[in-house]
Amino acid sequence: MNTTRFRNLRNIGVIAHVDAGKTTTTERILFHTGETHRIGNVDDGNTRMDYDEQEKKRGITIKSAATTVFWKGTQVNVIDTPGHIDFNIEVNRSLRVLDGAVVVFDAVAGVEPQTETNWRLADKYRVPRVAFINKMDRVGSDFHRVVSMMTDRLGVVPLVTQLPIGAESDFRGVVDLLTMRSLVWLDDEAKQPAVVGDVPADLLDAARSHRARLVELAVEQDESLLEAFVHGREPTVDQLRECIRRGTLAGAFVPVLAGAAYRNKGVEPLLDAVVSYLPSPGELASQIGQPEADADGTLAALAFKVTSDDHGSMVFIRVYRGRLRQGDSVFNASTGKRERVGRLYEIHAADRVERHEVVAGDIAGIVGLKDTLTGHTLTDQAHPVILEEISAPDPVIDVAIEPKTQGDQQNLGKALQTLTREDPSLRVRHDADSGQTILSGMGELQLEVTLESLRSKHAVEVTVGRPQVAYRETIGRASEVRHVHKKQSGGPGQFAEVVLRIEPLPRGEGFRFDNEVVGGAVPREFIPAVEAGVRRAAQTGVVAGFPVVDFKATLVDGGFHERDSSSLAFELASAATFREAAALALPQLLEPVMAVEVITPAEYLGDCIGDLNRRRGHVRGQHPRGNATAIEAHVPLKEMFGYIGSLRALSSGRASYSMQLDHYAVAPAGVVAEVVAA
Ligand SMILES: Nc1nc2c(ncn2[C@@H]2O[C@H](COP(=O)(O)OP(=O)(O)OP(=O)(O)O)[C@@H](O)[C@H]2O)c(=O)[nH]1
Repeated sequence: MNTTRFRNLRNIGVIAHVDAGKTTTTERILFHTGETHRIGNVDDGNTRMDYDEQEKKRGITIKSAATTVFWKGTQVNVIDTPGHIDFNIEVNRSLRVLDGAVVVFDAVAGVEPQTETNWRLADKYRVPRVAFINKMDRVGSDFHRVVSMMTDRLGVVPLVTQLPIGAESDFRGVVDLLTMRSLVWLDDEAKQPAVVGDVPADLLDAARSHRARLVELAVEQDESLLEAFVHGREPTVDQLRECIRRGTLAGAFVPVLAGAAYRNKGVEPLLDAVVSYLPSPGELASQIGQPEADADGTLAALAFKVTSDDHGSMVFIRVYRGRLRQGDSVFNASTGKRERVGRLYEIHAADRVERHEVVAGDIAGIVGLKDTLTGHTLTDQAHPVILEEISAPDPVIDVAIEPKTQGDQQNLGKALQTLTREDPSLRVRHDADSGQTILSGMGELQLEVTLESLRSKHAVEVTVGRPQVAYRETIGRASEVRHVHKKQSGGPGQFAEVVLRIEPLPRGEGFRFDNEVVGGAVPREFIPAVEAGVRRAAQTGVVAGFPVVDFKATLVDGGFHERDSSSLAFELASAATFREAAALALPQLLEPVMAVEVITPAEYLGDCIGDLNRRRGHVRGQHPRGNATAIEAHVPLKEMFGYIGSLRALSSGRASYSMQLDHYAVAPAGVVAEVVAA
């Protein structure tokens, strides 16, 4: 195994809340590593990373984009991810295959809701991080406040490795606490290296005390250095770096850096930190249950993304073990089918460079795979492995669409298939009652972007209904029902008897099935059919036809006929039993309740809170945020449609908000009546 190759390779993601500056930071990384010679700006719509038409137009990242740069002899594969919660599946699947992450914070706003969500995702996949406190040039920026927010809201130990020099429009550079040197960028524009000098006199005391704290935390990672330190011997800068690397990989602390990417300040030290502190492929394999990164082992690769364009579709993979060549036949362990690798590509945002072979540690694109989806494992049929799946969250919002013409009707199915292949957090279903096609997703923005793609990329015109809440149903108490399914019509008869008990589970538990039948009242071979029948029937609840969740179904007893019982009969019987039991179990409608954060200047605070109250909101707290106030509230999603318009109106466009699903709650009678009537 070629260990140098792994040592000099990083696969990292850039993650944050909306607008913290992920794309800007990534663009500056491209610029400072010499990958581009022209600086791209989000506001000018000319970045390399946001190359999609809608991204340029909206000035936001919608799809994560991958690129490769080289920094001081290390290859860094970077994935820039979207910040908007509607596109969170992109962050999820990127973090699933990345080895490390740069988390970008806005120096004014600090830890924002999606920073927190993405931070938890990185925790889930155990991805080591470095924190970059960006926008130090903005009015109201406060490095130390963001550092304490990291402790309070993220529960991490921040390891401050730099102090900012100057603030707001006077932000000039940073003190590097390891070397106790200052790095000052004289110019906002050019690719000039920082001027290295002494620590400014007014920062000397602060720098010394922060360095002391840094050394204390760092040496805990090495017993002999700790021992020496206790006896008064300071570690060298290289020893410190090694300790910081260890502590970062172990999750003991998170190195914190400062900068203003837009003004080209702080980007090179950030790249140094990525190389010094974030792991190389396979370095943490055994701790996080990944296959060892061995280029000569049998193949283990995970498909994490599928994109389509005029040239066909491309499957993005992360290779964990082994190698893949053009023309290889691989085994998709998730489908059980063999597939042929057409062409292989290294990805540079919208551009691609053909590769003959990719090996362990690489992120690459494959053209030619037909049945491989997000989350599938490509492996060796003789030694198959299945890597952990990528789970897509359940959608909270529905919209009904109808093709405008016969031609649109014909193309709609294929276009939706392509769109859902690309975005697993998008779902499509056919509503048998209305004959409509229902598109479901994470939020209004995601559905808007999808419908725009349908028109512009797939040339399908549709009429679109009003967005609707994707409700769920549950039960309020237990019930038990006996049901006999009997049919005698000519051919072989059908007989199945089922006694089913259903009972509520705590919120978020989903569905559980249990079998208490012993002694063959229902032969074992039919039990899976009983469970399948309940699952199927639970897709359409008795209140208003929404999926039923958070309950347990138990097969208590039953009966069968030697000749006339079949799996089909048991499935039909248990579906009917479930419907009867649900009707007796105090069926309830559940509505999604969102965690909403509104950031508003003080003068609109009262109006914002009044408005949230009118929306059945429950205000949970207020916090100062820069020179504004952050209001935290829980509000039912139903009341949040079109919120952006009213918020703009009541704050003269100065307040902003973000929201994400918090929980499902039992809907009040008024809402149930409205939904049932609709
Ligand atoms: N003042 C200042 N503005 C910045 C800085 N970095 C980024 N911005 C601005 O902040 C805005 C958002 O920047 P982006 O890079 O698009 O942020 P993002 O996190 O990629 O946004 P999404 O992908 O949409 O979540 C743009 O207007 C940038 O010009 C900075 O260092 N200082």
